[in-house]
Amino acid sequence: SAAAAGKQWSLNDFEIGKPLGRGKFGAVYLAREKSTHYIVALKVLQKSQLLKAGVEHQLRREIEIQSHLRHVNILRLYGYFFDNKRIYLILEYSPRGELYKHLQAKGRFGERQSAQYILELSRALGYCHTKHVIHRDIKPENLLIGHSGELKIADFGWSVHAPTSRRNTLCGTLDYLPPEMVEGREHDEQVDVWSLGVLMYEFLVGTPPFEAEGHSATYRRISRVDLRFPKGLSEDAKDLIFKLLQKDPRKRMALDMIPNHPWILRNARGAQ
Ligand SMILES: Cn1ncc2ncnc(NCCc3cnc(NC(=O)Nc4cccc(C(F)(F)F)c4)s3)c21
Repeated sequence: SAAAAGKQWSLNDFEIGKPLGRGKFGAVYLAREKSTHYIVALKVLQKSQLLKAGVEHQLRREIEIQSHLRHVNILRLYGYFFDNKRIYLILEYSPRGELYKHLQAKGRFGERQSAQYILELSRALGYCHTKHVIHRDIKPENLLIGHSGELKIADFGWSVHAPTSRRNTLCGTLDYLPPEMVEGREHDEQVDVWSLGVLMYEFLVGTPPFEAEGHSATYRRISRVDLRFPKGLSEDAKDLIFKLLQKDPRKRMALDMIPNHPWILRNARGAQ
């Protein structure tokens, strides 16, 4: 709310509940704002670790970018505060937790669940792109599920305004990155369209398309778009994945065309 945005928050305003998850830079807790009993998620980041990793500018950018985004499929960042050792992010609480845990538990999602998530993701990313915001880190670990089962994109720690070229070294998995990013070239909003294709494949198959042993093997498979479909994928699913995983960013399917694709129309509710 507007009031929340302006107010100076402190830890004393919250009762801290159970841990919701652990990240590289800190943990997330369920929390309740004392005066309103409003439930939030509180991410606690250690200043020393952020400084050591040289990512404090990315955090400032995340807070700036997130404060202007309002969409049902984007997790809200209501505000932040800090004390001498830590920075706290006041986040929308997503009751059904992390999508990757549901994917791990089920192995893979059916066509209807996958199409619903891809449709919601295309709407959230389309909204970001109208503001020239690219997320750049779309992967199952950064997706949460709301109380009605709706998908929420979280963690804009790698988001930027397009176009851009990366300065920080990539760490973690390359699986969701497009050729232009793994090759260190300039990139724009189309990187998120590529990641959507990687996610769609992983939702339906259970593993990302270019998975390999080690960075260099994964790099090679991404750069060559070494895409192999297992048996059992429907033709229209393969068609949409192929249209998203194009090496040339200009050839990738436009996000606003996704709701009209036959696979989405056949499987997702709410597609026009
Ligand atoms: C697990 N879980 N279960 C339910 C639930 N409900 C809400 N949230 C959860 N989890 C938190 C999800 C996040 C949202 N935004 C984030 N943002 C971030 O972590 N930013 C960030 C961190 C470290 C460094 C940098 C920097 F500097 F590199 F930019 C940026 S994390 C929940």
